[in-house]
Amino acid sequence: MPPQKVCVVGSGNWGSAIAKIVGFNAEEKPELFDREVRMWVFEEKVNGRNLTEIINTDHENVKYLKGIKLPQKVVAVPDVLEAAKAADIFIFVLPHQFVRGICEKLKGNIKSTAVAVTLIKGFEVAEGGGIRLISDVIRSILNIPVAALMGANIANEVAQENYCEATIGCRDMALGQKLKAVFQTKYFRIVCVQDEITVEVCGALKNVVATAAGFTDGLGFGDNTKAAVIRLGLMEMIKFCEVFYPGSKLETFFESCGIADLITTCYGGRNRKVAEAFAKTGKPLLQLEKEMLDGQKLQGVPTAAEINYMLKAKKMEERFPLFTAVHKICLGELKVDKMLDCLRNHPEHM
Ligand SMILES: NC(=O)c1ccc[n+]([C@@H]2O[C@H](COP(=O)([O-])OP(=O)(O)OC[C@H]3O[C@@H](n4cnc5c(N)ncnc54)[C@H](O)[C@@H]3O)[C@@H](O)[C@H]2O)c1
Ligand SMILES: O=P(O)(O)OC[C@H](O)CO
Repeated sequence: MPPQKVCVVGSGNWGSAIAKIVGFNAEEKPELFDREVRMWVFEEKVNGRNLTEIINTDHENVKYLKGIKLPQKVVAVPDVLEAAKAADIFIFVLPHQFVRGICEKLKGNIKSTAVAVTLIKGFEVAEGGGIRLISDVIRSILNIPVAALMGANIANEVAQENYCEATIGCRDMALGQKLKAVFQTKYFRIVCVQDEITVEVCGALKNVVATAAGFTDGLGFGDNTKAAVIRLGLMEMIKFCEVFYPGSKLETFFESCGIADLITTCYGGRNRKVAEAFAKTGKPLLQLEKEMLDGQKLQGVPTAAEINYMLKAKKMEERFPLFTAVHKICLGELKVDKMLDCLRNHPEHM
C-alpha cells in the first residue's frame, strides 16, 4: 500500500495537539504515511495576520495551542476541500456543533476508500426525541468507516509530551491497528477495543459530569464532594449506555476513555473551570466561555442539552438526576446550589 495521506479536520486546542502527534508519526514512518499532513483551519485573523499564514510560517498555532511547535510538514489549509484532497485518513477534531456543516462540504469530494476517526466529544439531536452519535453523522454523510478515539487527554498536557493514554474504539480491529499507528508515540499510548459506541459515548457524557464537578468546586466543596460527583456521574454514564446502547461492555469504562477521562476532566478540564466560575460569579456561561477560553468551546453545556432533549422525550429525566440538574442549572431553571440536593437525593442512595 502506498504511504497514506492524513488530513486533520480541525485546528483548535486538541486539533493542534493531535496534529503535532500525527505530523511527528508521519515523519517517523514514511513507509506508512505521506510526510505532509494537511490540517484544515477555520480561518481567522490573529494580530492582523491570517492564522494559516502564522502556522505555516512560525509552525505554531498561537491562538489555540500557544508555545508548542508543530512539525514543519503540518500544513494549515483554510479551504476544507483543498485540505481533504487525496486524503486516505481523516481525523475529525472540531467542536461538535460544527461537524455536520464541514461534512456537508466534504460530501462527494473525498476518496471512496478513505477512513475516518472522530476525536469529537458530543452528540447531535435527532428529530423525534433522540440523539445521534457524531460518528454516525460523519458516516451517514460521507459513507466511510468511522472509528472513535477518546481518552484522558487534556490537550496542553499532551502537547507538552506528558505521558498519557487513549482508547480507540473500532469494531474492525484491522482498521483499529492502522489508526493506532497514526497516533501512538512514546508518550501517547493507545489501547484498541471493539466497543466503539461506548468509547464515544463516554467521551461525550464526561463533559456533563465535569460541569457538575465545576459547580460543586465553585460552591466551595472539596475533594470528597467531587469524588461523589465523579462516582454518581460514572453510574449515570453506565446506566445511559445500558438503557440506550445495549451491548455496551462494562470493561470499556475502565479504559482511558472511561474513568480516566472522567477524573482528568473533573480536575483539569475547561468545562470544570468555567462551571466553577459560573457558580462563583453568577455570570452567564456563554459570557464566561468568551471571557475565559478565547475562542475555545465548551462541550458540556450543549451536550447536557442534547441528552436532556432525549431524556425528556422518553420521560427519563428522573433516572438521570445529575445529567438533568446540570442542564437545568445551565438553562437557569435551577439555582446552582441545588446541585447538592441532586447528589443528596440521588437514586443510588435509595
Ligand atoms: N481541548 C482538549 O483538551 C480536548 C481533549 C480531548 C478532546 N477534545 C474534543 O475535541 C473536539 C475539538 O476540541 P478543540 O479543543 O480542538 O477545539 P476548541 O475548543 O479549541 O475550539 C476552537 C476551534 O473551533 C473552531 N471554530 C470556531 N468557529 C467555527 C465554525 N463556525 N466552524 C468551524 N470551526 C469553528 C476554531 O477555529 C478553533 O479551531 C471537541 O469535541 C473536544 O471536546 C478536546
Ligand atoms: O477541557 P475539557 O473540559 O473540554 O476536557 C478536555 C478533554 O476532553 C479531556 O480529555
